[in-house]
Amino acid sequence: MELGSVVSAVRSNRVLLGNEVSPAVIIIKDGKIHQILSSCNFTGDVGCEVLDVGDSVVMPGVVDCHVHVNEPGRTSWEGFWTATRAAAAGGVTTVVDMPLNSIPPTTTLRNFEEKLQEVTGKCFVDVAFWGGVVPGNQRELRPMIKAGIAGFKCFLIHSGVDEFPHVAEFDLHTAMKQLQGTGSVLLFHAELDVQPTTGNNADESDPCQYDTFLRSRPDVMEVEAIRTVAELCLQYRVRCHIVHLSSAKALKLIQKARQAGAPLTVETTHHYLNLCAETIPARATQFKCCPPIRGSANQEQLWSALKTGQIDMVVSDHSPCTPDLKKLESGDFTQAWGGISSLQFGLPLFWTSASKRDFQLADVVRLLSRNTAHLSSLGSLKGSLAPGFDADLVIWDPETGFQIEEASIHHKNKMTPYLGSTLQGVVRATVLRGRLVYRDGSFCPEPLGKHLLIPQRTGQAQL
Ligand SMILES: NC(=O)NC(NC(N)=O)C(=O)[O-]
Ligand SMILES: [Zn+2]
Ligand SMILES: [Zn+2]
Repeated sequence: MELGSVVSAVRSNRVLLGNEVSPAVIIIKDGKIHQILSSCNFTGDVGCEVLDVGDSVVMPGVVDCHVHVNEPGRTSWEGFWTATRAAAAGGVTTVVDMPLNSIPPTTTLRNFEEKLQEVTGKCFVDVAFWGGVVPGNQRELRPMIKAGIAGFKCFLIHSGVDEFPHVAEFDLHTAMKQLQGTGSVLLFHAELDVQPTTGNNADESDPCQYDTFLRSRPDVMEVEAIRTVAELCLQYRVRCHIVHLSSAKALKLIQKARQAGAPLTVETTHHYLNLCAETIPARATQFKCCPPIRGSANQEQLWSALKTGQIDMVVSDHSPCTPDLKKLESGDFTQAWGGISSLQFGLPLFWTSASKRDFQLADVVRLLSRNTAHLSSLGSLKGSLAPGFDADLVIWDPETGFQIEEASIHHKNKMTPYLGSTLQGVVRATVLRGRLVYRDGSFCPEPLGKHLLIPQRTGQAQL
């Protein structure tokens, strides 16, 4: 079967249906899952050509709802062409683009329209969009919702780029009022600039040691930010979401707010689940991101919270830059760009560590596809294998190992802390709305992805 061709049916001995893995045939019509025939009612002839993938696992494509594509404006960092190829190679069939670090940022209707124009003809997977809440743009929020934005991100601390200023409490109240009744969601970069209480004098510490950076952004910065978010969420009952949770110390607060009825969700990232502060070498600025990667005991608490459902989903927070900005030569953590690249490797990264902790394939779908689709208001279209859903499939071999080498990375900038790592889980093929877009290292020549505009809704969509 050629790349780009229409797939009418996929057969595998291991299709993930609900919590079970079983032999099945997925029948596809007009890009949607039409019917799923399990082994008991599969007669062997379904009346069309069948893509038989043998023992490879078939699951819904990954929905990565935290990706910085940076186009237009910072395409030397990343762009839709390269990011969505990396996504397709990693079994990611939907990417939700962050409103920064593109220039202009997605903070006005006009800027959103500019972004949509840029996307056209460059995407190998589907793309939806987050907007941004910045001081003074509250009147833009509803027009952007009407135009199909999935929701908004804001920062409570400097964002890393000057065109995307962080908000103060006053801005949050005005934004919340605009969002009330729209069904939209506000995403928080939850770090607050609180002064460290212990004697961390950054001036005297070695900026090339990871610990210097770690101590400059202690847990309390996340905890205090999340306290503010929880209060706002309870007050306005607008959907709120905490992006890239790093500190397990904030979990109690989140749990308490939810128990009190706050429509609050939370994600963590592959790097907080796979990398540990204790083993980050001096000068290794490819490990820098905000909030910082913390210690191994904290990491195990994040894993437990994923198991119990206290953390709802896992994303990449793919945020690349050019090599000079990572300051690899000086190795200065305080000057380097904060952001880690991993879009292509989310699925095997997660599976390599999750399978050791007794997570099942159904957990992978819940955390990487279904809940991320729901957060992005794509829950009735993406993230599930069921009739009526888009036929977005990842076909992969979870037991097969591979090593991450520069030559096989499709992100624009190849720098990643995972270079040389050996992971479990090879993506064999990716199907996007019933078309074969990736197989064994090759792509469909034509980008078949489209942009996804979210229909306006009212009320609260919960996970
Ligand atoms: N400007 C950024 O891309 N920031 C991102 N940077 C990280 N996570 O280090 C983020 O999501 O906050
Ligand atoms: Zn952030
Ligand atoms: Zn981010």
